[in-house]
Amino acid sequence: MNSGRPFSSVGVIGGGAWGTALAAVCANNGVATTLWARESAVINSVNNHHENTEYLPGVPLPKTLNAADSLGMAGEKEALLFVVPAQFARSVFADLRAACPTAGMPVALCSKGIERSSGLLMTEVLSGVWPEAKPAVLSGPSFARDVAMGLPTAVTLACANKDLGARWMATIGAAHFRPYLSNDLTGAELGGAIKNVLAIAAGVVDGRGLGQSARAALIARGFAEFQRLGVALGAKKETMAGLSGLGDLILTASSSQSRNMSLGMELGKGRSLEEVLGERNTVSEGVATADAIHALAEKAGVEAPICEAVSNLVNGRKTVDEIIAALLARPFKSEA
Ligand SMILES: NC(=O)C1=CN([C@@H]2O[C@H](COP(=O)(O)OP(=O)(O)OC[C@H]3O[C@@H](n4cnc5c(N)ncnc54)[C@H](O)[C@@H]3O)[C@@H](O)[C@H]2O)C=CC1
Ligand SMILES: O=C(CO)COP(=O)(O)O
Repeated sequence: MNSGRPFSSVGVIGGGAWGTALAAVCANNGVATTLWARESAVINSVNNHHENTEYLPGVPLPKTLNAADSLGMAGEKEALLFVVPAQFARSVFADLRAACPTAGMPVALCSKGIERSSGLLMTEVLSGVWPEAKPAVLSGPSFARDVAMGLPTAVTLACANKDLGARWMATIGAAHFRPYLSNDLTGAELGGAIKNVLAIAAGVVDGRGLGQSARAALIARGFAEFQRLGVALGAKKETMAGLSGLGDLILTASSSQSRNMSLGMELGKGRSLEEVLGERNTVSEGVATADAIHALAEKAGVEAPICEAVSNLVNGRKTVDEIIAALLARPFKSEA
């Protein structure tokens, strides 16, 4: 594969944990990097203390990384990484379009969710709102803290254009952060979105004390559901089995470090969604994405009982016990 020329400057849109970790990777690669954040506390702590005390406390950030609250800086950059939670993406894309007069701005989409109101993937929302942008998708098993601490991780970088993909790889790739190139944007996006829903279900299993065998069964049957749905919606099977699919499902559905899994654990213990969300300032994308996936599966005529169960649970249509009883009462069938 041709090695690409890194972008000389990037804007990272979204100052949560993941945007901060990705910005640190780019800045450590010598790329002039600005992190756009909404909260003044984030901007102050990144600029004055080289730490994001709100979303990634205790992790030192490169001194060359700076933060800003104006999207005006985006138009001065060669490329953007987009790391705003999916339910807020549409309006930020519109602001970015206004701030970036140059046609063909490369935008790497790093959020993992589907817009609930429309059922659209992030690439679809982007092409509707900002059709001149050139999308890539970055997704895979990678907790922000692990990446920011320099622990080894590998992700999928999906881009329709090989040369642009190579530029992204050179910009974000590092010895400890290994991107693998793909041209399947839909597959990379779907994997990252669906695994969050399944991680909530895995958390419920743990929180309810159903045992590790049950969790393994849920992950394996969840993966079957994941592949059926992914392929029906246009993903390649090998992408669903790769880093951004199975890789991220394994990580997120087996670690309490995941916000989605830990949220599921609390629901499994019988706590209400409102109570659990009220205690957090972090995002759990699977909550909104569950409805979107359930609707997409119904429309495509694909059986997705676990995603449907999570949608029923987070919307209060069924209790944990009703859901477990219904899943266990499903008729026996062949595995494929
Ligand atoms: N944290 C992680 O380890 C990883 C996160 N991701 C994805 O990255 C995306 C961002 O997640 P995190 O950085 O973890 O967020 P976070 O949970 O650390 O922080 C929440 C973020 O949401 C933003 N936000 C809240 N309300 C908003 C609004 N009305 N408009 C715009 N932004 C708003 C906050 O400013 C903050 O940046 C999500 O899609 C997540 O699934 C992907 C890979 C790893
Ligand atoms: O996407 C992630 C790891 O790959 C992070 O998952 P959570 O959002 O559930 O913490």
